[in-house]
Amino acid sequence: MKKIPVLEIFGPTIQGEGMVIGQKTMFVRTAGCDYSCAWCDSAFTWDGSAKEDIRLLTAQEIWNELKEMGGERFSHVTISGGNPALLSNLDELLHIFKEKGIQSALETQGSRWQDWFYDIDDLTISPKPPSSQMKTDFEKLDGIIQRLIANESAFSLKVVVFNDEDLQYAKKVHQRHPSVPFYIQTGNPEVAEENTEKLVSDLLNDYEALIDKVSLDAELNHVRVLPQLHTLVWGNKRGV
Ligand SMILES: C[S@@+](CC[C@H](N)C(=O)[O-])C[C@H]1O[C@@H](n2cnc3c(N)ncnc32)[C@H](O)[C@@H]1O
Ligand SMILES: Nc1nc2[nH]cc(C(=O)O)c2c(=O)[nH]1
Ligand code: SF4
Ligand SMILES: [Mg+2]
Repeated sequence: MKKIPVLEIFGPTIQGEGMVIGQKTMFVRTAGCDYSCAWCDSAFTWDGSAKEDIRLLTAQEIWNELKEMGGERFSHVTISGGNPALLSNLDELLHIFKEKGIQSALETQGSRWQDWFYDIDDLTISPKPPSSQMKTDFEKLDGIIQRLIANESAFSLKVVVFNDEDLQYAKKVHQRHPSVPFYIQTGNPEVAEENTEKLVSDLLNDYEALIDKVSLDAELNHVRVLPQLHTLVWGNKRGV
């Protein structure tokens, strides 16, 4: 049985981002990413700094740990990373979730396809804007989105916005796929800030500025603008 590189299992907490924001959920965070976003708030999954903490677990071992931690107090699990779409063998874990009546969500940037995308209840595709310093392969991204649309999957697009250029990028992604639920999320430029009061105050100001920009834009009438709710509650704390 192929193993899954895991960095964190935590919860229950709430999903702080995107299409099911507020949903009570457990988290499984996998290691490894094909990107290296300039502002990644989970850089420890790919920059080597948490190399020693990576555990190779079977799907069953992950499930056992989720149960140990969450008991009967969860019915939803979110898989994030890193990029969990690098792992072709996540289907086993998703199979266990289905068997146990657990809803699943997954976060990925839309750089890789996996057939098990069809088995995710709430799939978030989060392409990266210019401020990340990553380059979007639009052919690949469009292909992934078209397959999900054809399958009538419940999925959404979410773009993190730090500046005006990012907002233009978000608009471009939205306009290419106008039927897909579209989320614009405030970027956190202070991922190392330990003063939560300062961080939250700055982020709320940024959120307000982003709302103002979207409000003034006639091409962004059908979008949802959200902060990272978990950051407003817990700051940059890990495992929440
Ligand atoms: C850490 S990533 C892991 C999943 C996948 N690699 C991705 O980027 O979609 C989870 C989500 O956090 C967002 N994110 C990462 N760093 C952020 C930051 N500094 N501010 C706001 N959102 C951030 C990403 O854009 C993504 O939507
Ligand atoms: N509460 C909470 N919500 C989240 N939504 C996306 C997260 C992520 O890091 O992928 C995340 C996270 O780390 N914590
Ligand atoms: S794609 Fe996601 S995990 Fe990878 S570097 Fe970017 S934000 Fe971080
Ligand atoms: Mg996060």
